[in-house]
Amino acid sequence: MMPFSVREFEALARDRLPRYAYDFIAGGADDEVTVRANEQAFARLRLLPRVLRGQPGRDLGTTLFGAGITMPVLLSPTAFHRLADPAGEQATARAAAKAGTVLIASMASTVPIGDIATAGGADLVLWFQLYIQPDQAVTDALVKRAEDAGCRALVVTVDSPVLGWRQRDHHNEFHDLPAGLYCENMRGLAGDSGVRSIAMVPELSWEHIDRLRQTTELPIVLKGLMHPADAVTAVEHGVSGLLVSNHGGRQLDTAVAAIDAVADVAAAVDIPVLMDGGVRRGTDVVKALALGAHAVGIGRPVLWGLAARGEEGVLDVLELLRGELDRALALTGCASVRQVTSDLVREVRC
Ligand SMILES: Cc1cc2nc3c(=O)[nH]c(=O)nc-3n(C[C@H](O)[C@H](O)[C@H](O)COP(=O)(O)O)c2cc1C
Ligand SMILES: O=C(O)C(=O)c1ccccc1
Repeated sequence: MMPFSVREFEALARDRLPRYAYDFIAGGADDEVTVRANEQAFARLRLLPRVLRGQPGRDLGTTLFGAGITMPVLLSPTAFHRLADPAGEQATARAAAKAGTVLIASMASTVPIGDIATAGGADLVLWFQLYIQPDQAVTDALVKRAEDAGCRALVVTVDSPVLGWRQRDHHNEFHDLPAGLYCENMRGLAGDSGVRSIAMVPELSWEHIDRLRQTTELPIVLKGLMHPADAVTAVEHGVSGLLVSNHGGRQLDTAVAAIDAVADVAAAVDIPVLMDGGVRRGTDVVKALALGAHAVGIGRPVLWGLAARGEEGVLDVLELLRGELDRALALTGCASVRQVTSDLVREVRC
């Protein structure tokens, strides 16, 4: 059966994946209140369309840090793509390149960043997601690997001073990768022991961001920031972009839905604001743009596509969202993503 929505890809992925892998992808922290809230919050937002603005076609393109992309939908960083498909992040990179959008490769990828870049080719706009490590030399080596691979931005995840409590993973005893899979970016670095060598740093602070700012010329995006006061501080520390996110509900449970944090952050700063968490439809993208986001990221949908049909599945997911976004723009009376304004959304009580 050909899936006609992101949700249908989830059903296919569920059928194909071993239980522990499906649960790792679907799951979140504690009671998964925020996992559900991310999607529910989009449902509470409703669109107020404009009519009779007669446009022959829509322009979905946008730019980020000087790079043109064909639509404001990015691939958010997710770990362990080879759990979903043997070609792993190489398949994802080829799909992202074909779709013409940004792949944010996870530091916890099961293919080394250099090989991801090679698979994507010259067309791929590749960014690298980084967990700052306790050993500065390890962080520096990771940054160097990302720079050497041609990555055009560093996405520093700041919502994980400790790892969230993932109950499904505990029940499934999923604490390490199956034989043959490895956190390839960590290979050969001090203390390398695969998954366990990725450390969370409880003392993470703005000083770490300052130090990173001094070690690289790449634009730095902070991922997992939700509070407008932190957004203002980020700009003071030379940060180039923000990815408003609660890590898909995998870190702090009962955190507000990501989409509900976007407007205040976007109002507080002049740098590009991105968001991820719960984006499943083109109408969700329109809502995020209306609330001030420059683009959105998708996490689980990429893995569902990959598990269902490999590279083609990821491309299908991206093209489904592109089609939905195009229709949603037409139906709200917008000829381009720039025409999506805040008056097009209303919040209702469910
Ligand atoms: C299986 C899985 C693995 C993830 N791995 C990472 C990671 O390595 N680094 C990171 O910053 N975020 C990671 N995330 C969070 C995503 O980047 C993103 O914030 C989240 O998935 C967005 O929500 P969505 O899945 O509802 O689209 C992961 C999410 C999932 C579902
Ligand atoms: O699962 C995650 O959400 C995640 O961010 C992660 C972090 C370290 C290793 C693997 C995944």
